[in-house]
Amino acid sequence: MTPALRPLLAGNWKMNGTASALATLDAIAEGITRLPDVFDTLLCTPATLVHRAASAAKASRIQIGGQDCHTGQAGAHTGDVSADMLADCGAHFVIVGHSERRADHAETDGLVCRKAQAAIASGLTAIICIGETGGEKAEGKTLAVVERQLLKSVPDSATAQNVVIAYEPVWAIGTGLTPTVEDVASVHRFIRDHLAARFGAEGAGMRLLYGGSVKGANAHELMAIDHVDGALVGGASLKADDFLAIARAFPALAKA
Ligand SMILES: O=C[C@H](O)COP(=O)(O)O
Repeated sequence: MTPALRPLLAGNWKMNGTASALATLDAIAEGITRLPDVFDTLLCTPATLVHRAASAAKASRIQIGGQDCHTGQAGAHTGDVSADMLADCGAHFVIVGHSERRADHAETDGLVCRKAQAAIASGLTAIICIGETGGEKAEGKTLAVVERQLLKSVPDSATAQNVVIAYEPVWAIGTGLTPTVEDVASVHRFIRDHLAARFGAEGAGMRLLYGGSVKGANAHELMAIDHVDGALVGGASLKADDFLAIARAFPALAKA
């Protein structure tokens, strides 16, 4: 954890949740009030829930985000959701370039970059996801993949306020597997150095999240790593108890 940066605990509900999931949001919001206000908490809900979730979270410490946006703000794109629409519903963040979208919808680095630009233009903070596949890791290509994704997916307009980077090794997502502490440390240091070289102080101030099988049991160890400024949590964000178990690791780390 980089002490100077306010940590961000982000949940990604993926394609899970109907109206009844708002009870989970309420329980998380209630649990977060019991923890010191030294970190940010975000839930990225399905687009169908963003408006209700943002209303429900209004008086709480929870912020709401989307999981994807179009590169444009309006037009003939059946089924798509724009960053303007998410902002209008009360979102403050949007995930772009998640590996599931890169795989399921053949999203390229260039497309992810344009989505991030659209998010920024709408006043949202773009959480840009990067990370290598298991095959790429086995071939020793992790840093090369991460560097390419950073170069091509992060727009020149990125600042410490409008962009967050999430390093999510694809092979660690939903598998219960995590990289070693040394591997996370080395990739996050690489990302920090790259961003600082390209963006100066803005790059030094961008929050870097780790994602991939983060649980209550490993949160403390993972979040204690240098240049890990928070987490992007999938499965464990769907149950309030599981998410709050991760949240409880944050106050100590924020003060470290
Ligand atoms: O966006 C979240 C990540 O894909 C991590 O998912 P996971 O915590 O279920 O491994």
